[in-house]
Amino acid sequence: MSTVTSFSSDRIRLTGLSARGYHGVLPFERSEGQIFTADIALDLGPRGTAVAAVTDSLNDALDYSAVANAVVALIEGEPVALLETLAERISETVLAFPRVMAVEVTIHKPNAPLEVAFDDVSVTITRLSEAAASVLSSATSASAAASAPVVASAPSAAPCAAAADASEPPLPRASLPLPSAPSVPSAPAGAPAAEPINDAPPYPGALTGRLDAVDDSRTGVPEAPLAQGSSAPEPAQPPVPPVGDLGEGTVDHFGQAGPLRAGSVDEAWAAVPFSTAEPVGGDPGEDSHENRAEGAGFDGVAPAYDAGAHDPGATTPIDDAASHATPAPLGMGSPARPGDDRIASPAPAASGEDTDSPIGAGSSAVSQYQDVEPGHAVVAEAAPLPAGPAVDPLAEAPTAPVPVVIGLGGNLGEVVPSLRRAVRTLQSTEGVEVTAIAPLARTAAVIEPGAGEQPDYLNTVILARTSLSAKDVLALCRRLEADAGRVRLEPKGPRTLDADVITYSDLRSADPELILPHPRATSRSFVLLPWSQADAFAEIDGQSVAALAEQAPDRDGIRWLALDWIDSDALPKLPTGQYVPADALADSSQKVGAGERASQSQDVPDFLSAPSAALVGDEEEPFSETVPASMIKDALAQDPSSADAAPPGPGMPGAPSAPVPPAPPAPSPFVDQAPQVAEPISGAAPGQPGRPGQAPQDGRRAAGPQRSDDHTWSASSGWEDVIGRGGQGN
Ligand SMILES: Nc1ncnc2c1ncn2[C@@H]1O[C@H](COP(=O)(O)OP(=O)(O)OP(=O)(O)O)[C@@H](O)[C@H]1O
Ligand SMILES: Nc1nc2c(c(=O)[nH]1)N=C(CO)CN2
Repeated sequence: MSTVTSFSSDRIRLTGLSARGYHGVLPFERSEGQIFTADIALDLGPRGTAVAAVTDSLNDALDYSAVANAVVALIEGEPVALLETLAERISETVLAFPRVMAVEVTIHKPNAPLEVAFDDVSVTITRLSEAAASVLSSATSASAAASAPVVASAPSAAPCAAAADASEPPLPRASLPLPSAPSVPSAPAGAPAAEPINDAPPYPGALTGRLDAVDDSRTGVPEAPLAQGSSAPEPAQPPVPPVGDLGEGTVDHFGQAGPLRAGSVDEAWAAVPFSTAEPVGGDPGEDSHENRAEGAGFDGVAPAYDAGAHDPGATTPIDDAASHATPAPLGMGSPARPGDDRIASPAPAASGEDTDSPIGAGSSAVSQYQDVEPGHAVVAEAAPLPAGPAVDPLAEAPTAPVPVVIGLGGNLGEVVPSLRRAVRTLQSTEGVEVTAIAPLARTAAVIEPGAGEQPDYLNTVILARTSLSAKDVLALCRRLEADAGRVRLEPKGPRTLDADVITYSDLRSADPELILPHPRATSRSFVLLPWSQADAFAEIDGQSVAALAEQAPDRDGIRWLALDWIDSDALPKLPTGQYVPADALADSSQKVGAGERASQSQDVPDFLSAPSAALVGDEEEPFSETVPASMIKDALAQDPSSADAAPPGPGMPGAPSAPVPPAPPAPSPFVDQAPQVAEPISGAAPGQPGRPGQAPQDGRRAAGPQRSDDHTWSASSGWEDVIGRGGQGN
């Protein structure tokens, strides 16, 4: 008989639990919502997984899928103003699960409305269960008793704090009262000697403000321990059950206490006649977690637990065992089955059985990814998975480069330079090979219903092959945005640069942090049209990109395309912002100068008349070199698969995979392609649909001409200009 006396705590971690929430202080945060991500470290105490590991029954384990669901429900649930409040609610809910002794909750809000470029903002809190707090309180009190008389309160005793500072806000639920240094408790009499097993690190534990040195998967950098001895006040906290009074006025909030030796934590844990299923307080009657009674009797002193006492029928079949993680190393002498030290692959989330963190199929090809239910993490297909570490398909680098499509757009600041810089960055990024750069499209802003008007965008699409994982590509996109100084004052608001992952191989994902294919791509002509120009045969969701581009509600919001925009400066002086329809410029004698355009902007909101994206050093007015509206041909009217279609020149609209850098000048592709002229629509009132018979669509800007005395920047009569090589449209 051996004794399980490891003082390291068993832990379960859920990272990257993402969902849309409506938390925040600003009104648009409440109305629009944004993605919140939670990382949860669940501390089960020194032997929290031991029983489950023996019985292999979910009944004896913490069902992390239930925890994940509860966390996501809180993220999606009642909005609160502060991340602190959300984190506190999550910690309370998680601590109510059986066997959870302590929890560390980190809430990330990567799209928080900051006025500076940033990667993420997060709040981390650590909380103990009442049971654990009372045990530790008792243990530390017992120790303190040696030097100072203390009346240790039971968890349900009157509010603590004979010695606590009355000015302190109430302690959070189950916050741990800690003696500040140097009041380090010693091991209670009779506590088992610490006997670390399996070289497990000592339980770093809540007393040091950490449940574990968890690597932050977002940054790859281990989180720094919480500041100790911080005097920062806790946010307002809900009233809490009383906790033990340690006397000496040294009670402090968890995380605010002075450092405590890890050893003393172990000692405190060791003081607990620990049962994975029984409340550590030793009084089941006071334990709110009824399930803890289950399995009572396993005192952790020996592998005396009779697995046979459990109804085998109630346990997870052994065959299924591989679908439930049994990651916790067991203590010496524990009857672990061989191979139990691996993390088995859970059942697919789509099955509804398990919504564990993203799990992949090992090094399986991305083509194995299957449709998943919205809200579920990406999972691999349900085929039996090879044993091995869990893999997040989104984080898995492909074994060979895979195609990726990145959408770029912006309508604030110097967009053309920003887009060019983004392309250069992509071209110089290791693991990325840019294969085509789509034409630059000036597009009417697609805005949410009821949202304020915006200047036109410039959009383009980059085709590449990459050996990066999908998440790394997303990170790269965020870097491109940051490089352009992206400011997020409102979702879907004007921006210097937006970079989206449109497709990544044939990977499908419903993970809110990275949905693949991009959820709105199939209905955005501002993505589809440039994309179809770079790859006439491209498909998304099994549909022709070119055909979708034609049907997209914002189709008429495409003002013009510039083909060799990377190299040529022959772009309109104000490629975003106020739009001047090409037909107003067809006659070169009517050339509109910058001054005139400025005057046209006088009734538009300030941000619209602010300097728009301009070419650096662009002195000439290039509009005279664009194709007038009457000559615009609708190349997209052609079926790209039609044998009659004259193959467009390289780099031209309709050309497959425009080479990079662009090929030598070629004639306009539109003249010889039996094109249809994009029919100008007249008489449509502002805000009305721009195409005959096409109803305005929710969430889409109503394209079409608007009165010239209206906001001219928003006027559109279809795809008006094509700016060819060197500014030659024909
Ligand atoms: N395919 C994807 N590409 C980029 N971001 C994605 C994708 N799927 C999900 N996201 C998530 O969407 C969130 C919002 O992204 P972003 O701020 O770029 O939105 P937006 O530009 O306002 O809207 P849109 O995505 O419609 O262009 C981010 O947290 C990001 O993680
Ligand atoms: N034309 C256009 N409209 C948009 C765009 C964009 O890139 N182009 N991006 C948006 C949010 O990302 C919202 N609306």
